[in-house]
Amino acid sequence: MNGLQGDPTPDHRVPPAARASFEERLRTVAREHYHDRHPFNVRMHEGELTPDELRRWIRNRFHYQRHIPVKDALITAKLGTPELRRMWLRRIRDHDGDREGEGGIERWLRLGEAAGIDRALLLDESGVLPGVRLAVEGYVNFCRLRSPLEAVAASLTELSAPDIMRTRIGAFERHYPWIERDGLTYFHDRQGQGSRDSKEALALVLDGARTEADQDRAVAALTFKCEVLWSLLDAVERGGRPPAADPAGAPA
Ligand SMILES: O=C(O)c1cc(C(=O)O)c2c(n1)C(=O)C(=O)c1cc(C(=O)O)[nH]c1-2
Repeated sequence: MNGLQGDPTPDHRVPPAARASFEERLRTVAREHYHDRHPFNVRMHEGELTPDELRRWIRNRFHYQRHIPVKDALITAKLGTPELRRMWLRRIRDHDGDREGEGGIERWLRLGEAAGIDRALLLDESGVLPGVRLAVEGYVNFCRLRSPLEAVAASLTELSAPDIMRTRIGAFERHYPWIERDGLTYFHDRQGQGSRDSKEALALVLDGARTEADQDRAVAALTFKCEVLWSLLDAVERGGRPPAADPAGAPA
């Protein structure tokens, strides 16, 4: 079944052998452009971040986390079959939970508390840096405006996510013992969710990209997403203070 694309004209159809090289192109981008190589993540994994830097990362990454189900709702609305929508709805439930007090967003709030950040501070977003806001908005709008194939391909950074979760858990346990262990549940849970999600999304993209032009668009989408994650960390690394809130009310 192919839920992402219409049928191509026969002369544009990609031969089966090209599927393997397409998969390799995607895996190469997900490996070589991934944010595990960003200097901020390298310092995190080597235990070199100060408590303030780690807290800045947790506060700013929360802005990304809370927008994941928003972009997944935009993708769900583009999917053409009940089977595909059920599959993608599960991602929203992973983050939002089935009831109050459950789900990935709640677990990220607990990570914040384990690192000494009040949940009210995370929720009010006062620590979110402008570059982080832009990166997240870029990703959400990409999923809003592009084809389902490109939006699903952009999620394939998750091919590399389980590895970075493993590295991060080890680094937090070894180097940042002041963060309570209970706070790491988010990362533990994402290992299984990320490998399941990326496996499903990869199959959809491999089936859905029926022409060379589709394949190029999918690779470009994944490259863009790597840049989103990279830009987010650039902003966190630079730090600084977010602009003071506009008393008249800045856009949310
Ligand atoms: O901490 C990370 O390094 C990291 C990376 C990614 C990713 O690779 O996109 C995601 C997550 N975490 C994550 O927690 C998450 O829920 C998630 C969803 C998605 C996505 O694009 O659908 N990526 C990621």
